[in-house]
Amino acid sequence: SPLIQARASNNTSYTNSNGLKFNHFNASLPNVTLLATGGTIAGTSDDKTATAGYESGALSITQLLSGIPEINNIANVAAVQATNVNSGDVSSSLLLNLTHTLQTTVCDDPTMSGAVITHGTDTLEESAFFIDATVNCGKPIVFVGSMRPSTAISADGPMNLLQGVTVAVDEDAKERGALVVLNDRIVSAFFATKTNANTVDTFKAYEQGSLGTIVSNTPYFYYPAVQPNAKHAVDVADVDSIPRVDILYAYEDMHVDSLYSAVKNGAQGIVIAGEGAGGISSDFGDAINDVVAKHDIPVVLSHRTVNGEVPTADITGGNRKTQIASGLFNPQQSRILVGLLLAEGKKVKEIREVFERATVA
Ligand SMILES: NC(=O)C[C@H](N)C(=O)O
Repeated sequence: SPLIQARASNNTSYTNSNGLKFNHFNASLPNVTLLATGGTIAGTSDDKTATAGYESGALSITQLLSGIPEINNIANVAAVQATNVNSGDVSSSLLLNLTHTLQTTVCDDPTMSGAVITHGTDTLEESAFFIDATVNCGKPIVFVGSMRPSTAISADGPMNLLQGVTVAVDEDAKERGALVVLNDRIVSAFFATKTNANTVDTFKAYEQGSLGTIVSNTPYFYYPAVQPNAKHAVDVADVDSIPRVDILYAYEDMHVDSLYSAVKNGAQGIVIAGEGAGGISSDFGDAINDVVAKHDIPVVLSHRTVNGEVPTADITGGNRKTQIASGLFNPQQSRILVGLLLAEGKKVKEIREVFERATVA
């Protein structure tokens, strides 16, 4: 509307008490911290038709924002370039930094409404699950990414970023945990997974569905705010590193060497992407019993299928008592959760109890 445009043109820059710099500041708009980490949303290619073989994390967040002036009508955005990488290079130490930054610049600052994190989509679900567990002040923390680089015809990044900022300042987005916003969908970070390696319509919570949708930049939530039953919030204020947890993929002829070498190389927890609902060979099951007896580490059985869950009943029989069923968590979510629980100082028994809250039977 003309009124909104008039407001945006009054913008001046402003630096707040946490040192966050707003390039366009309008006192009548809500404030958002934007932490940029790279990915395809910041990717470029010389070829406008390329949706593969482009460079991830090539544009700065300032360059990205300059192409979406509409954001200045929605919120004052303080953009921080946390890193600029392909998401395969995101580490737990970066995630701890993001958590600490979000705590001080968003949660503890009453002038901030929420946050947006731009992220490569490949590992976005891991980072979103981590932040969902570790940042819990009720303000919206919204992950966005894109599947097409910024230079592509019909690049999806600009609209996703605009929608992410809009959701981050939406009253209805509060108290829902971290959110993933891509392709007009709002999905709970706790359940979101990348379902397709290439298409723009990729982030979904298969069984739980999305929380809402966005049309003409207006978010609509289907239900009132609620948090998942199985959620375990973790306080990492005093944590400075996350213990190593390895994921092992199960298959016919899987060799027990992979388990022994993971432990020998320093893994303090193991997650297995099991066959079906946590299936493994009997040899591998014996090796797990051996490793748990010697090292007392958590071994979580998850599933290599895209969907589904591992019920406790499937792995408590006979000689499988040393293992923990992943319940609703896929291998990558299970790995994040085990790492956070170990960082909290939890022992195998307590880790099992957290996972049991996510198991149906
Ligand atoms: N669509 C993407 O963002 C993929 C990219 N390789 C990344 O995860 O950084």
